[in-house]
Amino acid sequence: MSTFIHIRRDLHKIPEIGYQEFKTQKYLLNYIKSLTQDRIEIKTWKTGIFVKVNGTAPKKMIGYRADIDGLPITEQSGVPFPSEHPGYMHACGHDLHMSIALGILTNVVEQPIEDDVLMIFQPAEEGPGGAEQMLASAIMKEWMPNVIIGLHIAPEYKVGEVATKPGLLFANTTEIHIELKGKGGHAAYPHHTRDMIVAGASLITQLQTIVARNVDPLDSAVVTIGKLEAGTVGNIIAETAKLDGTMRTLNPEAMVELRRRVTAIVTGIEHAFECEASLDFGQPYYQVYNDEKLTNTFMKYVEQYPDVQLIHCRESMTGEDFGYFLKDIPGFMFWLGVESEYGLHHAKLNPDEESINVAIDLISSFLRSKHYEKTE
Ligand SMILES: CC(=O)N[C@@H](CCC[C@H](N)C(=O)O)C(=O)O
Repeated sequence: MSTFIHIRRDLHKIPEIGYQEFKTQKYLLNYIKSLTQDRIEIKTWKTGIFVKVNGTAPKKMIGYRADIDGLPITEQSGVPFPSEHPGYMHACGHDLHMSIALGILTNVVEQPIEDDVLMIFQPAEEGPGGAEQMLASAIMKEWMPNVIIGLHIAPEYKVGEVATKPGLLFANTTEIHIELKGKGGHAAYPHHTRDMIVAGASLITQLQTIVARNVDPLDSAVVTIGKLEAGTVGNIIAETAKLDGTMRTLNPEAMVELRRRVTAIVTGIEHAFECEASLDFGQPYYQVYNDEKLTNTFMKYVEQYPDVQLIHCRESMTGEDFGYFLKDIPGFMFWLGVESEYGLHHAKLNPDEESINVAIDLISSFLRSKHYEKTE
């Protein structure tokens, strides 16, 4: 088994959610410190890490970002190296993202390239978001790359397939957090209560009208409530309900309308069900917009690269706070095929680990080729 598959398995066992990635950071630092240190500078930022590899004759700095957090999902993948943190899992492939980043780092440490390379191990991609804060850090004021690259695993593509497109790749996102407070009581006396299960159910149904009735049919949008918490037992009327969700749009203006409609509907629920409601939109994620010229250059590079198949994909409604890096720095993100029957955020996600070496070789070779300097 290759070193980086072994590392992926170690990291898979210790998934931690945003800004709690303490064991993960320790593991990554142990590995990074085991490399030849002559050219390396390491700085930690919260639970994240920056590693600068000094080039032999640097004119530019090339950034590569990997996210490091896991998700609150109980693993059911059946792999022989399951999560050792009950209730948590690397169900979005960040264990692969990290092992790939360590592979690329090792490659440029062992055979330095001319330019500097900045490896960014970023916490909290799944929430509350680490990219915007890392970008604002004093470290990135000093170490600001000229180009930035990132990838995301794609269960729907085969190993050896790489998919991307110039321009918009991922959606704008905004979280939804709603708390409803009514009046609990006996199930037999509903008229003495304000039932928040009924209010919550009505709220969800009304929220589902937004995409159908408030968004231009030529735009794309998603409103999902992924979590609903209410009630205790069958014969007690629920005093409170909590709903968490997320909204996605390909067009930033459509998000303004989605927020306006969610606010109006929540206010309507307050009046209709005589309850109190609070609404919080959390941390929004800026769309992932690939630099057109750099992405075209990368796509041409992939087309001539042996054993890798380029797929011209469409935009998708996933969100990624890598979008903040791309807002400030020219660069691109791409999908890496990992062929899993179950998709991202599924308890049975089981990416094919052969994809790890495909990505390490492709990105290391792209860096070495200096094609990032070409803007075709
Ligand atoms: C690639 C991926 O699955 N990303 C997540 C990150 C979005 C988090 C955001 N805070 C939200 O839930 O709105 C996704 O769900 O697309």
